[in-house]
Amino acid sequence: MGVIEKIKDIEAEMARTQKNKATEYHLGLLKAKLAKLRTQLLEPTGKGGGKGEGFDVMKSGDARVAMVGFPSVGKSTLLSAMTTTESVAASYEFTTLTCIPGVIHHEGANIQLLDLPGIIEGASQGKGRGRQVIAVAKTADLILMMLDAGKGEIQKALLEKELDSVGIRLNKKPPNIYVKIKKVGGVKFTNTVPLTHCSEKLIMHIFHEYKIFNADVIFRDDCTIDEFIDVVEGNRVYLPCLYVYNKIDQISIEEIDRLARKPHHIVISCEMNLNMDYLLECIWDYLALVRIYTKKPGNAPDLGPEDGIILRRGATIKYACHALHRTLAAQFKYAIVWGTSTKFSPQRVGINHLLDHEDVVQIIKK
Ligand SMILES: Nc1nc2c(ncn2[C@@H]2O[C@H](COP(=O)(O)OP(=O)(O)OP(=O)(O)O)[C@@H](O)[C@H]2O)c(=O)[nH]1
Ligand SMILES: [K+]
Ligand SMILES: [Mg+2]
Repeated sequence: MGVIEKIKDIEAEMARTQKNKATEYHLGLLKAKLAKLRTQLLEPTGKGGGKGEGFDVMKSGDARVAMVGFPSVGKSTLLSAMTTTESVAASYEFTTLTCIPGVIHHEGANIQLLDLPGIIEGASQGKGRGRQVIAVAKTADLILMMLDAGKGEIQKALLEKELDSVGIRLNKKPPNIYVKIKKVGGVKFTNTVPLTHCSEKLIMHIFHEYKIFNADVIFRDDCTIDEFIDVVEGNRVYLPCLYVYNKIDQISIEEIDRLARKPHHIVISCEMNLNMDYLLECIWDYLALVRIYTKKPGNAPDLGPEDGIILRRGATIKYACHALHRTLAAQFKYAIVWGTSTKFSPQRVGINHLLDHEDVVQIIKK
């Protein structure tokens, strides 16, 4: 029996099995079996795996954004609208067959935007070019899930299921569970909060399925058994996602309003050029990039359109040093910062000072 049939069998068994106290362990076990099979399916040696022709696009720029969506939702139209790259758009499905990169220039950053073939239900099991698309999506810093506003939320639910089944978790933090596999000593289980979804017994049961007999486990949150399996599998990808509803020129104002109010949702029309500036703002915000300007002693800061360095939110002066020059951090004495990250402007700070977007930094060497 092939892996896909095995997955189907387990899914059918899970659907048949009533959820209650008596079946809890059996269902947990099935979930673990399912997770293992899906991992197997995604291994590069597996049937239909590998990168695929036209999909190994080099990462470039400061961040990568990948568009995933059903055919003909307007992915290529969006790429052509936001970048100087032209990607063929047409009214028939599967117009795009490979990965097409473009570059968005914004706030001095180069953001790589990837147009991809449309994916459909069953993509994770190799339908269409689904596996290749998903492999590229996993390498992105942000997913733009492109949806047809006229088709409601059906597309969203189907795609979320596809991505979830290959270990892509959208807008979620990694579960706060510590697992360390050991050679001896048995399983040591600790929970720092009361657990309402899992018990020590259930966790032992799952470990058994993975043939793990020695490990330290600390639950720091009231996590579910699915989250525990995610941590044990260890290959999950946690990505921010914007749900982009395109073609709002075709739906009512009430429906636009309803969609736009949901979390992580944004409504646009590529063709009518509606809300495109806001989409760019959201992309920037979700990528969590910051632009830091530098200033040489005695000179005015360099504030030109191409100036500055691009870092991630949460970056300190140390990161800025590394981005500027390999040896700068070692020679660092102190820095002077103008901007919103300090109480006074300018202010003298140390190497671990947290930077804000648009701060100006002057580094003083030893
Ligand atoms: N009404 C309307 N049509 C749009 C809009 N954006 C794109 N379209 C049309 O939708 C059709 C599909 O657009 P594409 O850009 O080819 O869609 P795609 O998602 O790249 O499609 P595949 O490559 O086949 O997956 C084209 O006929 C576009 O002109 C929009 O905002 N409003
Ligand atoms: K199309
Ligand atoms: Mg296309």
